[in-house]
Amino acid sequence: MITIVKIGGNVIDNPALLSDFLDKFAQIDGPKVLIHGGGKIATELSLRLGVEPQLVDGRRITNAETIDIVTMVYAGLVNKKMVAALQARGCNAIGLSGADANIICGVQRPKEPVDFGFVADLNENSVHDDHLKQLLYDGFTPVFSAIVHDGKGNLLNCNADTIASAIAVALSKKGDTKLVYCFEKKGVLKDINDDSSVISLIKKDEFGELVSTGVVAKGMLPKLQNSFDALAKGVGSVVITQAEDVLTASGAPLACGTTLSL
Ligand SMILES: Nc1ncnc2c1ncn2[C@@H]1O[C@H](COP(=O)(O)OP(=O)(O)O)[C@@H](O)[C@H]1O
Ligand SMILES: CC(=O)N[C@@H](CCC(=O)OP(=O)(O)O)C(=O)O
Repeated sequence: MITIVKIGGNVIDNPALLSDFLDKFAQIDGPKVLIHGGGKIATELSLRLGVEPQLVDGRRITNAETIDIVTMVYAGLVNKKMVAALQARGCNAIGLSGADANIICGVQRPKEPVDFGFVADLNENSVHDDHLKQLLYDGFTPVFSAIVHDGKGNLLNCNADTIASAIAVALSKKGDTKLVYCFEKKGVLKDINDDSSVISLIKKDEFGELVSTGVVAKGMLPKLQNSFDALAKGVGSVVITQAEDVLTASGAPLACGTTLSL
């Protein structure tokens, strides 16, 4: 069993929550991969540099200045801090962007209906997992940022949830996988202001209504789209839960947070 965990930017930005999450992530048995966001930190740096951040449906419009900023933040600062913190916990992490070892090669999103700039879409040919599997076999824990390349020398910004889904799908071709999305809330909430309103199970055919009624919005949209995509393409289980529950969720889906099903 390979466990693929994604950790979101609101947790990364909170030292106490992040430390607790990393303690627990380091304890997960067996081969594992960590994918991190960092959207909140990129937004803060962007504002400090005078570049107005703009997100549409949970995805960042990434112009030439912004791709430099997000590369510095995700592939640099956040990735290397995460690796050092895992090393301190006895977890032999190796920090990667999608460009490293050509593991994730994306294509720039079409300019219609929204021109997102240097933002990647991934397809079934995007993940080249031979070297990734070798790293896992050698006992490393790969830690990915949300930066990929296009094979023509350009770096592209990708939603970190999409990267987690694509890596889980690629690894599921040759073995069992589970995907755990960790963020700051207890799961997908029926009422965003009520932490006790966790929806414990969401089926794919319920997704449309959750969107049209506004129950899910913003960053939760790509998270759910990517979750169903992963299940449809062979990932064994997908759970969306709070970072504190990463060990529980990786051991027993349905025990906490929101479990997705087709
Ligand atoms: N129904 C919902 N339940 C929980 N969060 C929701 C919901 N609808 C929208 N959201 C928003 O989605 C966000 C999670 O997506 P995102 O900001 O991309 O997080 P992360 O960076 O952790 O991946 C939450 O912080 C919350 O603001
Ligand atoms: C294209 C796109 O939107 N990329 C994301 C990548 C980081 C990310 O996904 O961070 P969180 O998981 O913390 O939201 C962004 O720049 O915000």
